[in-house]
Amino acid sequence: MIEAVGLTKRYGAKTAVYNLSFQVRPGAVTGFLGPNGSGKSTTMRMILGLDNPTSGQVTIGGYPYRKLPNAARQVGALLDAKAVHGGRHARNHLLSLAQLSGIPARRVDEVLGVVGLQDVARKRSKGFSLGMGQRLGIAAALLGDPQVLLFDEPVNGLDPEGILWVRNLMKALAAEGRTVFVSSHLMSEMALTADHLIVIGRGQLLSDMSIKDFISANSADFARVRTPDTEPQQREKLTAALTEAGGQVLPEQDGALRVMGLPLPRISDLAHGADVRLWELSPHQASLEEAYMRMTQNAVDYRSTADQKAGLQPPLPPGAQPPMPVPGQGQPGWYAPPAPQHGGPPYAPQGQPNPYAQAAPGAPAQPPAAPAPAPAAAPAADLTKSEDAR
Ligand SMILES: Nc1ncnc2c1ncn2[C@@H]1O[C@H](COP(=O)(O)OP(=O)(O)OP(=O)(O)O)[C@@H](O)[C@H]1O
Repeated sequence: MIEAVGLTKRYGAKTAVYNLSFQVRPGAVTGFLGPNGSGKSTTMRMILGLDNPTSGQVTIGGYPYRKLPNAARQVGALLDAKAVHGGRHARNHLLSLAQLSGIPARRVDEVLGVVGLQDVARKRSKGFSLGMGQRLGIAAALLGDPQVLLFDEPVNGLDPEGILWVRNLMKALAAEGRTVFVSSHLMSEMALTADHLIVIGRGQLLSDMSIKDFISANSADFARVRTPDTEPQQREKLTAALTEAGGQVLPEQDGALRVMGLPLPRISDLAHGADVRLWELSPHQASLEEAYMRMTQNAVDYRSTADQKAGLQPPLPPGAQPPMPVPGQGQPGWYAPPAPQHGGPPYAPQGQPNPYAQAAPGAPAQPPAAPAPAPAAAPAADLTKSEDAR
């Protein structure tokens, strides 16, 4: 088990990780999520003894990494697939790692086979593609047959076959009772791979719960309702009936209605009562991606803006509309339908209940709307130097 208690890391004036406490348990894949720059890699480096915490501590099986007996046999990690000697053959790279840890050479050939690199084992890794480099990094992590595995963005650059393979590998490792801690920005992949999620934002813990509870706690269930396309008045009639009955009704891009706050049978009854025919009435639960976007939207540091194209585009012809955002394609606002009063913050202010949250069994109390700003370190340090140099 990995256990962090009050883990804090400052780089000069920058607080990368602040007061993080969590446990990563064996027998499950634990996903580690957070926006760019939220402190995931820093946390992983501290777990692996590559960075010293400013305060707090993190242990593996009760020991700080540097005090673990035969750490390379107990913990395997993929942090940066590029961190290899590019002039070395893949096999020699693994062989040198194996020799340092007293691992027999035949294990090198085993892991090369596991990651599918046996045919390029004698090629220099500097000629490897991104995906091949990831595979080599995963082979290095597996070398000591460790009980604890950390993977930072393991599917980065992998082809679909490789992504599926990593997914199955993670699950198989966890099913063998190992501790598997994996960071990723690919929500669809995490939804299929992880059992448990730890989410951080701006270095602080936002959530620590099962993936199922995470989605329930951070999403609004809603119904999609569609009336005949050819009869817009039916849509208006239904909207009026549903709103009068206390539902919140939002238009969907394809002409359907998104209805919150009313159960499906009630929507059906109201439509019947208003003499409106339905072409669709379907329940919808948010995806992990939607739940994640909802949770982290206040903790995102790097936000894109619309491309104004510096006036390089010809103006739209009279009457033409700019393209509409497409649901599910990452357009701002899609993931966070307004609160029931229309336009309110999708996340409740601190201290108030989240209007969208549903009580998930065993789920902890509401996560904070956004991490409070972590206190900055007092003395400014020289950020041009690495931590060790400082
Ligand atoms: N050696 C360092 N010196 C100074 N600042 C650092 C150092 N390492 C990380 N940081 C800062 O700490 C913060 C957290 O960075 P970190 O790499 O841990 O985030 P991350 O969640 O892994 O991001 P990403 O998802 O983009 O990989 C960032 O603001 C980063 O600039």
